[in-house]
Amino acid sequence: MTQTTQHAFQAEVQEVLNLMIHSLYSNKEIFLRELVSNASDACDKLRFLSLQDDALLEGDAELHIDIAVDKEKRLLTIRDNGIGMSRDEVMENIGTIARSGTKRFLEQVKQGKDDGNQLIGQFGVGFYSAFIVADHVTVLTRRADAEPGEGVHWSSDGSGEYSIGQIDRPHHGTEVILHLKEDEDEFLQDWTLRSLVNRYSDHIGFPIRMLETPPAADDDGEDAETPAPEWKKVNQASALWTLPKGEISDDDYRSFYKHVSHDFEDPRCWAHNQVEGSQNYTSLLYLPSHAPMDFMMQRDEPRGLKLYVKRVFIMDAAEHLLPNYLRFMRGVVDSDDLPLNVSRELLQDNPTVRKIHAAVVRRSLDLLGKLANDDAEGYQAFWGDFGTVLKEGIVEDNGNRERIAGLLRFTSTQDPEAGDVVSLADYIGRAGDDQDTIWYITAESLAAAKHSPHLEIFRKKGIEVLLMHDRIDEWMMGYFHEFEGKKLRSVAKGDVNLANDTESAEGDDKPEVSEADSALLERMKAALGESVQDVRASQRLTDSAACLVLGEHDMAPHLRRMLEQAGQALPDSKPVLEVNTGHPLVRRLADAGDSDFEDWTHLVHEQAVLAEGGQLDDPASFVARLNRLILATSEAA
Ligand SMILES: Nc1ncnc2c1ncn2[C@@H]1O[C@H](COP(=O)(O)OP(=O)(O)OP(=O)(O)O)[C@@H](O)[C@H]1O
Repeated sequence: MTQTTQHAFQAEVQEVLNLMIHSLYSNKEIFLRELVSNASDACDKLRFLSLQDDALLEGDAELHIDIAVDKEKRLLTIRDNGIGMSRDEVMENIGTIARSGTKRFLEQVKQGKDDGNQLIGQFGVGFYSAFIVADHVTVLTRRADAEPGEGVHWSSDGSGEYSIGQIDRPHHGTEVILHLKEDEDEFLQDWTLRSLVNRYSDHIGFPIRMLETPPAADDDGEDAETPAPEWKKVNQASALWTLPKGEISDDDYRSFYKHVSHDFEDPRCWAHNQVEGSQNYTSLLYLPSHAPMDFMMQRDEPRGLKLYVKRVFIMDAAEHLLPNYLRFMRGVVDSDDLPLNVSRELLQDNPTVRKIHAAVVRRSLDLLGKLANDDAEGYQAFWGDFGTVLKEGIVEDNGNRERIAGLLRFTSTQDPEAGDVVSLADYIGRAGDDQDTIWYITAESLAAAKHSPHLEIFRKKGIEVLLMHDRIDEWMMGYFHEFEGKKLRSVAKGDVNLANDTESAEGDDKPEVSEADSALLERMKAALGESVQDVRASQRLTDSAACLVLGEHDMAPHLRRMLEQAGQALPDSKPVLEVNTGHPLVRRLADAGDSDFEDWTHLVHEQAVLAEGGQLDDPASFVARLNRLILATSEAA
């Protein structure tokens, strides 16, 4: 070996290592899955590159992963003949540079009560899990396109530093040698290792081999030789998705999911489809049980499915196979129709990919629909984790809007405490045939939605209203106007005519406005000037004095505020002030003298702004006005 150099681990890497070394993991054995998974990825990469240049295989086309044990020295070795790493790659991948995942992993562990156990692997810290069971780790590796003299030796005990040097390494690929801690003897046992491979890595696409001593041919001869151990395959080594469905057990599906997704938990459900005909492809789609801790941050991060072509791994996170709003799905697509040299650019505009994409969407929505039907509790859990993401589909996927809409769940006035449990089908079922509108309100919070004055008439008439309080809802509803022939309308926008929505035909519900009230409304409008578009008598209010109503296509105030805060310039739009002419405050206003009239009118308007969660343009004037009126009222009393 040429001279080795010492390097300090990057601080965050060291923190991860400390966690591995000092925390008590209930599931130590996952280190083997992580290392075998890395080895399998390395074999995948080499197989892919060798399609262009088979010299990279250096005459060794049988890609495989070996697990070897040296009981005396307490060594466990995981060796692959995959792509290998250069010195720079070793430093980058397992040493100096903290990858974004490492940082986030730590943040999540620090924030949560989780000891990190569930998180390993989700954040690209898989390799470091070796230090859960090892007090010293050595990596010997050489890239398949490097000279034999350019091998790399890396070693560390996980505390502060690692050493790196150059070695001769006749064969490409990587060898990870774990020196096991004193109390980790079980991982030196042949049967433990076999059963772990069996459990976690049975269906990765490459043979995992262990040494096996064949039985002696004949043991009665004195000098019968003990046969030499031979490398024997200990896993199925058949890509799971290629097997007939009848031959795959649920446990097989679950363990393969863990390999594909690096998730520690079982998947919630899956769909496996083998399509033959004008198109030939297989998809194996999984719905995770829970969102990864940092899931919502991942909108711009790699997403998608693993793409294989004719059983050859082509790429991770093939985003063209999966729309953004299904980015929580995991899995594999294997196509017989794509060329092996397909690139990301080629995928972008490829008719075969478009068809697979459409089918993946269909299958994913089917899977969710089935979950909703068969397992209400499971579906609620899914909705809690990924519902907001699925809603993006209403905007992004016109063609599947109705299907996605069927999967949405809302809170409603029926039982606001029950949470998001109401489907549109539930709503329609309860509403009855007479009601031709699905009513909803969007607001900044559930409390704001629940207490909105806009709901008053709906409460009085017993009409259910969906209470939408997710940030995305107002944006979503801008694209979503009809479901199964029923209109979707906001209770806070446009005219409300409930004549068609109640069994008791009450005419067109237009309030009788006396001449005196008309004059009052005109006066109020004049007093409010530019702040409102109009002042009119309300059909919505039964208890409150006033509320603000938007035009049918106007943006809800909370979304407007959010966008304005983000610096977006929006066209001006003014609300209408609707007034409950029977309300005592309004009656009081009618009796007010000229000097008080303006104050009372502004107060009614300002109340309406506050009631929908808005901010006053001039809070100080509001306070002064309020005080004037309180004092005047108490003096009069
Ligand atoms: N056996 C190996 N052969 C070649 N490269 C490897 C091998 N093991 C690890 N690496 C490299 O080191 C990187 C870091 O590995 P690590 O297991 O920590 O994270 P990861 O596999 O990228 O992420 P995740 O575990 O979330 O999939 C890998 O991405 C790969 O580039």
